[in-house]
Amino acid sequence: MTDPSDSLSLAEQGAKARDLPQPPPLRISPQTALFLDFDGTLVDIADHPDSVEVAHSLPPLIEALSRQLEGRLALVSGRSLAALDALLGPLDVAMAGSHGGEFRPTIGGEVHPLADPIPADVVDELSRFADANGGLLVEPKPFSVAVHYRHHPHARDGLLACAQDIAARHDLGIKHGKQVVELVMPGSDKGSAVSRFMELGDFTGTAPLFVGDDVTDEDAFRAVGQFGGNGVLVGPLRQTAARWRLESVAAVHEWLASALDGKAHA
Ligand SMILES: O=P(O)(O)OC[C@H]1O[C@H](O[C@H]2O[C@H](CO)[C@@H](O)[C@H](O)[C@H]2O)[C@H](O)[C@@H](O)[C@@H]1O
Repeated sequence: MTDPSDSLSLAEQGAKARDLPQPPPLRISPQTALFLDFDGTLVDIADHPDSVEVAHSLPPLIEALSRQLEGRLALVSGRSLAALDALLGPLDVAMAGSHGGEFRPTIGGEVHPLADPIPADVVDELSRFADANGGLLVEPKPFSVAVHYRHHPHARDGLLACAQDIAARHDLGIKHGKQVVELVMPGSDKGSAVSRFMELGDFTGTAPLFVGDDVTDEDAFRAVGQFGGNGVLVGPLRQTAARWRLESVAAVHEWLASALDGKAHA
């Protein structure tokens, strides 16, 4: 079953639009900074958050690019940093997790919270909804909590209503990603994370690129625009603030790897 959150295609919205062009080849230059989303961008979407397949070539590719960019690369994900570390191994690259709630500019470095931790009673309340509706997957993170309805599509509207009610009572943000509804602490969004990275010496003065697939990446597409950069949408065309589009995760890998052609990977 197709869920609107999987692909808000322009065709579905009855809108007419020209496709976005492919991005130009990625160039390693002092003006280049690169922000990368994870799910749907670097790994294909899977049935369960733990089932994603990380290509063997991906961790060395990310590290090599980060080295070539002299640290001007960061992963910016809705996942927790712990989940990213578990999937990718200990990568020597900057990261923001939990939609920007967790901010770690260097590997092994201190995690700087951009928000307060999510209250435990919010997780409890969503867990009760999940249990009462067939056992939806609840994914608590330090600064957000995600409830996945991929295997329970009938629960989507009820989940959204429940999440909106909790968000209003606790003054939380709400994100509707790919068959997932998330409550986040105010201040947790990928645009804020990008802006925070752009204050760091390595990133300042660059024209940053953000590569992402989901509606939750739109904050980041707008943020890089404010620094003279551009967004790259991954997947089907939809309404977006991105300037360019790559068709698939495989196309992202190819585009990234081509920047290293002729350069040493190690
Ligand atoms: O910002 P991202 O790195 O794209 O993370 C967004 C969410 O990704 C994960 O959920 C999504 O991917 C799962 C695995 O493919 C899929 O089963 C799920 O339906 C998707 O919503 C992750 O579990 C979430 O915590 C992230 O916020």
